[in-house]
Amino acid sequence: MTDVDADLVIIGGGPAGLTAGLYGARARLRTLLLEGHLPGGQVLITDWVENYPGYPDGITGVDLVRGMTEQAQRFGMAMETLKVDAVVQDGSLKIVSGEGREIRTHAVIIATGASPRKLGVPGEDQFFGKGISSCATCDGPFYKDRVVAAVGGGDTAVQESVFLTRFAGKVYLIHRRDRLRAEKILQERALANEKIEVLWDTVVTGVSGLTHVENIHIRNLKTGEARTLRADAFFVWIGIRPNADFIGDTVRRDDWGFILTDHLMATSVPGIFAAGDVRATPLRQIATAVGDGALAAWAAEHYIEQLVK
Ligand SMILES: Cc1cc2nc3c(=O)[nH]c(=O)nc-3n(C[C@H](O)[C@H](O)[C@H](O)COP(=O)(O)OP(=O)(O)OC[C@H]3O[C@@H](n4cnc5c(N)ncnc54)[C@H](O)[C@@H]3O)c2cc1C
Repeated sequence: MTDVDADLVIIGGGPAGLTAGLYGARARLRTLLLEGHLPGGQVLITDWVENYPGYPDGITGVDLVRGMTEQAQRFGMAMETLKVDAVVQDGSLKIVSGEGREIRTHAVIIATGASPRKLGVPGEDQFFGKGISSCATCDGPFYKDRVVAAVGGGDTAVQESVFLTRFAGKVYLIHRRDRLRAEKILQERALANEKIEVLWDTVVTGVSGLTHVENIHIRNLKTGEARTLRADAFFVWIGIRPNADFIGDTVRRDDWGFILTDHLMATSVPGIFAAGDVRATPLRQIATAVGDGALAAWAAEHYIEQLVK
C-alpha cells in the first residue's frame, strides 16, 4: 500500500473535528487534525453552553473544547496549525495542502464549520471591529451600561442578546419578521428581559459613525418608516455560511455551499467525508457536530480498511 503521512486527516478543530480525532485515534488510525487558528471553533466564542448533555449546570465554551482537545490528544490524535487551501485526489490518495505544505493521506474529514453571514449594508465593512461584531463573549464586556443593537431572530441572536444584557444598559434586537425563530426557552428569556427591546418587522439599512459605530439606520417593513437608532455597538447574527471555499466543486454542495453527505457523512467523493456545520443539515449545534464527527471517523475507518484489503 502507498505510504502516507497520516491515515486520516481532519480539517478543522471545532467539536466535529475534535470528536472525529478522538474516534480516529481510538481506531488506531494515524490521525492528524489541521486547524487554521485555535482548536475549539465557534464554541471558543460561546460564553456559556447549557444544552450540551452531561453538564446539568452548563459549562463555558472554553472549558468544553479544552476537554475535547485534551481527550483526543490523550488517545494519540496529532494536531498542527495549518490553514488548508486545497484537497486533491492522486489515485486513491488525497493530498491536503496549505501554507506551502502537502500532506498525503487515505481519507479526509472536512470539519471546517461555518462563519457569520454579513448583512451587506453600507458601513458594515468600515465599522467591523470598530463597534460591529459577531462575538458577544469577546466584545460585550466593552459596552458596560451602554446602548447596543443586534440583528437576527435565531438561537444565536436571541441567546447572545440576553448575554449582552449582563453588560449593556439597553439592547435593541432588530428582527425582520413578526416572530422569532429561536428555541422557545430562549425566546421566553429574551422577551421577559427588561433591557431588551425587540424591533419587529424591521431591517437594517446601514451603519454610520465617525470612527466607531454611532448610528444604526433601520426601516420598518410594514409601515415603511425609516429611523436612526443611537447605539455604541452592533452585533450581527443573521446566520452562517460554510467555510468550504477551499474545496471548490470537488465535492457536491447545496445552493448555499454546504457540503452534501449521506447518513454516514460520505461526500460525493469516496474517501472524503464532511461533519458538523459545514455540511447540509437541518440542525447546527455542538451535539450534532459531535455526532457527525463520530460517524465520519467510523466511516473513514471502514473506507480505509477496504483500501488496504
Ligand atoms: C455565538 C455562538 C453561540 C453558540 N451557542 C451554542 C450553544 O449554546 N449550544 C450549541 O449546541 N451550539 C451553539 N452554537 C453553535 C455551535 O457552536 C456550532 O454548531 C459548532 O461549533 C459547530 O462545530 P463544527 O466543528 O462543525 O464547526 P466550528 O465550530 O465552526 O469549527 C470549525 C473549525 O475549522 C477551522 N477551519 C475553518 N476553515 C479551515 C481551513 N481552511 N483550514 C483549517 N481549519 C479551518 C476553524 O478555524 C474552526 O476552528 C453557537 C454558535 C455561536 C457562533
